[in-house]
Amino acid sequence: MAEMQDAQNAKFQKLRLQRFYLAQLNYLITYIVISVAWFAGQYQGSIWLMLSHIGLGLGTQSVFFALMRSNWNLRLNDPSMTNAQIAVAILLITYLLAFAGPLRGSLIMIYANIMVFGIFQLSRRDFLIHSGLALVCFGALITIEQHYQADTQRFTLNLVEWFILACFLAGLSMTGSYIRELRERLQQRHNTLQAHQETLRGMMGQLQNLATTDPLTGLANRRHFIQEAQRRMTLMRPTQQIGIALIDLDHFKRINDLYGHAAGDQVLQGFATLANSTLRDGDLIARFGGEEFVLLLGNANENALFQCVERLRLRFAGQVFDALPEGVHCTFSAGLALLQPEDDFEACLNDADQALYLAKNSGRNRSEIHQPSYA
Ligand SMILES: Nc1nc2c(ncn2[C@@H]2O[C@H](COP(=O)(O)OP(=O)(O)OP(=O)(O)O)[C@@H](O)[C@H]2O)c(=O)[nH]1
Repeated sequence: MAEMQDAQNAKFQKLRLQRFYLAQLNYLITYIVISVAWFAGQYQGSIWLMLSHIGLGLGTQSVFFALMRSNWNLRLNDPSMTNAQIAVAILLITYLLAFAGPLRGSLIMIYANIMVFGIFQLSRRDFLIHSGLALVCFGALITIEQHYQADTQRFTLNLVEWFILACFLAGLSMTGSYIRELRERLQQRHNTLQAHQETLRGMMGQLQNLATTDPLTGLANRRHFIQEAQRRMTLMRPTQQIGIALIDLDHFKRINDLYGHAAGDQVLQGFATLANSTLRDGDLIARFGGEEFVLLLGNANENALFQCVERLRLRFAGQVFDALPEGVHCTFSAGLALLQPEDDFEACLNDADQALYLAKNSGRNRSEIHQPSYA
């Protein structure tokens, strides 16, 4: 869970950095514009003043970069620092416009360009606040200028520029917040789809479980056993053998008849629990049907298979069941066969069945291994 959260954070942090680099490209373009203006003699200040714009840009952006690279921004409510970055950019542009002279009219739209960066992040309120900040900054600039220069014609032009800027920013705020709403709606749909996917995955898991498990004992069912056995056969090494044991509870009809079907069910469940606790991880036990079970031992030889089934048989014979009167025990008989890579699986099951038949006929409560001479 924590790892998933870390991966998610890293992904978002990467996106934030990408957006930051894109903003730096815009800063770079602005630096070029300032330099060109200076070379063309349109910048109204010394070279040091002109360089101070670039210096301030680089300085403030280095701080944002350091905050992101050190992951310090993750401590903030808004780790993208969009509001702070936009506010800083507005202040820097206002400082630039103060010396832009006749170029101011064309450079003023950089305010709008800055806002575009907030389109996916900023709420309508944020957009209005930043638009307000830009208008206040630009308004203060032209008011101070008018105070010191008292040029009415130029002040009128500045006021018209301020008005045009206000109109554009209002339009941008509406569009921006609409785009953000759309994005949120898309995000919601995405979340709903993901939740549906999770539910479907859970249901698929349940269906898979139902299709492969015997409901009474919780063991694998016949279909799953056969599929799994055939899959394991395809993975067998040439010298490897798989052990198969067909296990059939003895006189089980009597248990049902004498103590009831529920008692019979308890015995079947008890056998399943015992088998699960007796067998090793790679072994597979399944309910083949009724009171018949089948066991698969990977990488077995005759001796190992026999020992394993005998261990289970002796434990089962000693098992006490609440539903049965004291002293009443259940037993099983088992038919064992070994499966080689080149063998036919159905034929092997048949061999085990013949061995089981022999075990039943030899008095029950015993294991018999199939001998080729039976055939
Ligand atoms: N309680 C219960 N009994 C079941 C279930 N499935 C099958 N049986 C019973 O298992 C019994 C199997 O009886 P038989 O096939 O005659 O075999 P048996 O009495 O065990 O005799 P042998 O196999 O010859 O030792 C039948 O009475 C079935 O009704 C089940 O899910 N629950």
